[in-house]
Amino acid sequence: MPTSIDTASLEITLSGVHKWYGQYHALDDINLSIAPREKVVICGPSGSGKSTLIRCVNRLEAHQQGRIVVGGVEVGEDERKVDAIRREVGMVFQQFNLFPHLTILENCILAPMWVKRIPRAQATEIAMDYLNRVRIPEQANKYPGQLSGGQQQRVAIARALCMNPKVMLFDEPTSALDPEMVKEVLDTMVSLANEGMTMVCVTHEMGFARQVADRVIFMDQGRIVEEGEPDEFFAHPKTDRASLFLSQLLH
Ligand SMILES: Nc1ncnc2c1ncn2[C@@H]1O[C@H](COP(=O)(O)OP(=O)(O)OP(=O)(O)O)[C@@H](O)[C@H]1O
Repeated sequence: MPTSIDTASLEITLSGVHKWYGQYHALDDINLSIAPREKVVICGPSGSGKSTLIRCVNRLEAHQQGRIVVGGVEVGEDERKVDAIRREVGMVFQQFNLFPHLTILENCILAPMWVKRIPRAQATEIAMDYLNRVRIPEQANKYPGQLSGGQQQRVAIARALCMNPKVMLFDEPTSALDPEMVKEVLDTMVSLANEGMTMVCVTHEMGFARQVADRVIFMDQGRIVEEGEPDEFFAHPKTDRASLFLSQLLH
């Protein structure tokens, strides 16, 4: 199996994936293929395994059984392969995870300089371009603590994009934000989707799912219980569990 990623047609495939935390069966036989440029939204009740699933894709969590292949490279114990995958797969977390002691610009140029060996001047140019695109170039020399939550999350998105990823994973990117800041982050994600980025988003933002998702995946108790196009899933959920979840979300 290769260590270099086929970025032109980067596909993500999970086959028969299982994950246990001790005795707890967190992922139970996950089978899923995500095509290049596809937008997938994963939803489901708390504790259903959504975060675990996307964290296994870039080996922030290790699965114990089954296969995960990203752009032709298998996710496993080989660190060179994991590094190759992480270079192509950006991730944005609920809690932003910016370095508090570095400025916004320094947060954005760190990985391109140290991981991709891009010279500082070029990394700065790339970072300023992305900070412009998320509409906060004027914050470049501030520290994360001086920004609102919505601004910090847009920095986190810009920082991930500075690595020129082929796929972006989002783990509940708006759930730590005040309501008035959710829209600015979702708008950034929508424009990214419109540019053709392959995206896997764990979110309960159903408006976003309707607007951009090609497919919604519903998880419960570590399993994919249901999947389908957003309009169909929201209007006619096939399982009682999905119906119950959606009705709770609406009330
Ligand atoms: N590091 C860990 N050690 C032990 N158990 C864990 C760990 N991480 C997650 N779990 C458990 O695995 C299950 C799935 O967690 P996960 O975070 O993937 O769910 P989730 O669907 O993303 O939930 P939420 O919507 O609340 O974030 C939960 O029961 C959780 O308590």
